Amino acid sequence: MKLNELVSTLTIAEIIGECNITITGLQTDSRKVAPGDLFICLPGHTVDGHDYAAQAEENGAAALVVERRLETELPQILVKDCRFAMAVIADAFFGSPSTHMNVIGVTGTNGKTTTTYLIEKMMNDHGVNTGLIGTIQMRYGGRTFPMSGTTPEALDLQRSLDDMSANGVECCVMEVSSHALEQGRVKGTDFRTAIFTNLSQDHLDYHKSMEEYQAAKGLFFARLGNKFNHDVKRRKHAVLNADDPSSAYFAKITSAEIITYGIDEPADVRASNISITAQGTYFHLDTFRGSTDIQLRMVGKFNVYNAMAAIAAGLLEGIELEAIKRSLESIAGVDGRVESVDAGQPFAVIVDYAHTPDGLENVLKTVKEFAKGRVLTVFGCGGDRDRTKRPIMGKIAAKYSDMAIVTSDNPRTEDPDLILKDIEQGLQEDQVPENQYMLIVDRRKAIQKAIEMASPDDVVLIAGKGHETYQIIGHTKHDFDDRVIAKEAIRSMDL
Ligand SMILES: CC(=O)N[C@H]1[C@@H](OP(=O)(O)OP(=O)(O)OC[C@H]2O[C@@H](n3ccc(=O)[nH]c3=O)[C@H](O)[C@@H]2O)O[C@H](CO)[C@@H](O)[C@@H]1O[C@H](C)C(=O)N[C@@H](C)C(=O)N[C@H](CCC(=O)O)C(=O)O
Ligand SMILES: Nc1ncnc2c1ncn2[C@@H]1O[C@H](COP(=O)(O)OP(=O)(O)OP(=O)(O)O)[C@@H](O)[C@H]1O
Ligand SMILES: N[C@H](CCC[C@H](N)C(=O)O)C(=O)O
Ligand SMILES: [Mg+2]
Repeated sequence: MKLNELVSTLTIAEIIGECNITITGLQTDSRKVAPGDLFICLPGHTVDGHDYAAQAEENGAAALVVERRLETELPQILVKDCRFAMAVIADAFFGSPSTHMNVIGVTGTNGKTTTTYLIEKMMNDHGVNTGLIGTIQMRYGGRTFPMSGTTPEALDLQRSLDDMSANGVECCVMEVSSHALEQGRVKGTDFRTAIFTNLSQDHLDYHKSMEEYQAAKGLFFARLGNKFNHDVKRRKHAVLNADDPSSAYFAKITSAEIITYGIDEPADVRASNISITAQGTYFHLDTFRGSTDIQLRMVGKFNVYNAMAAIAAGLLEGIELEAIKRSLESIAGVDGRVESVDAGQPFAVIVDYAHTPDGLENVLKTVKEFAKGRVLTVFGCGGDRDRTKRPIMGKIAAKYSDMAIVTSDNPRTEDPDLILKDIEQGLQEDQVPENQYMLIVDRRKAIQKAIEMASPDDVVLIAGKGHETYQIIGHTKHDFDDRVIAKEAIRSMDL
């Protein structure tokens, strides 16, 4: 594709050099540049891509996208924001793949992965070839691809959407993180439906305040609208959680049609008579397309919210309520979300991905509802992430557990002992007696301890890492799977 065509819809500050040249690929990593590529210089959080332009040139880059003029013979497209420019260029390069399918995005602090899985199942059952992008994996057409984060960079995203489209995918359901919105990773992506799950504290290392965090999520809804959209077949919808106070803000800034779901507040899709057992969750459902009763195999009131968000999306896609019910009732659960580990032990072991204060509180409340014995919680907090959530999570773990075993999550480049101390600060503030918690920095030992301590009817909750099959210490990923370690610990006990 010609460079001048590629940048034709971009707001450009200056074009330096010849633009009537052919671009054969796009690249943001100088080490991976192939001859003919357009190298986009991203100012990163660690290094600045502009400093690698010379290496990109050596590797055969045909031109550069820059935020400041560089000393080079290569043509340069000078823009205000390279990340945003990348999204527009990638969309153009791959022929706007999102407009060839129906893209449904899910944002919110918790519940994104779960909700996308429910929608994927419903859509596939309905005969719509559906792709999925999110924290656990990307999958479509019977193939799965590993993910390094939740929402891919714009370049990878558009490439993936293009490949999905080439493979007959008609609908893509994807998680949209606040980092992605802030960094413009989904700019250029034409979402038909934007879903909001909830907003609670997380990522305050990145967003600095809850207002900023909410504003980042708001970008999703502000950019989604029908104001300039006269295509009735592609009407935009915002699916909002009526029980979450942030929804009022999103409703105000979007011109999309709004569908609400909730339990406490009046809503278009509303659940009542909720009952939760260790086997599943029952609720009555009233919607704008009729009423029914649903028996989820997933536990927790929070999963009623996730299910309702998915139901609203399904109804908007024209799926019959009874078909939606059948799909939802057939799902056993999502990998690493309230997942039972069973190696024949006389107590319950549950692995869950709760890694925020709200997530931890929700899962613990759920566990408490059906625990006949004590609740023993093993949890930690990730390094190089929001530090302010640590003492809060400590307080929550102690409040709902008989024993809180504080351990490492993914320490990354932080000192694991200091992360544990941050968590302990919350326990001390709440004057939790020292016989109700312990600090065991080695996660394997912490899991073993909980299992050794468990008596029949107790519940051991291992929170924070869910589906993850690794532990990141420093910059290294070590093999580590809470479910495997728990099973090994149970088997070694000779029960
Ligand atoms: C804070 C953040 O979002 N960081 C992302 C960012 O990293 P960065 O800004 O540090 O990049 P950098 O390493 O400084 O590099 C800058 C540029 O120089 C280039 N470079 C670098 C070295 C070289 O030799 N040559 C070269 O060209 C790089 O390719 C890059 O284009 O750009 C990288 C490459 O695109 C991402 O991998 C990285 O995500 C990191 C790994 C990350 O941890 N992100 C998390 C916080 C994240 O985005 N999480 C959300 C989920 C949150 C949720 O739970 O809701 C997600 O969507 O995944
Ligand atoms: N609707 C919800 N409200 C509150 N907590 C939830 C909700 N859904 C799930 N959780 C809790 O949060 C954890 C993570 O759920 P899930 O993976 O679906 O969220 P996510 O938004 O995709 O997370 P991430 O931001 O890491 O991608 C679950 O293991 C559960 O403990
Ligand atoms: N998407 C979240 C996942 C956190 C998972 C937890 N295990 C951790 O490493 O902190 C993040 O990157 O903050
Ligand atoms: Mg997720």
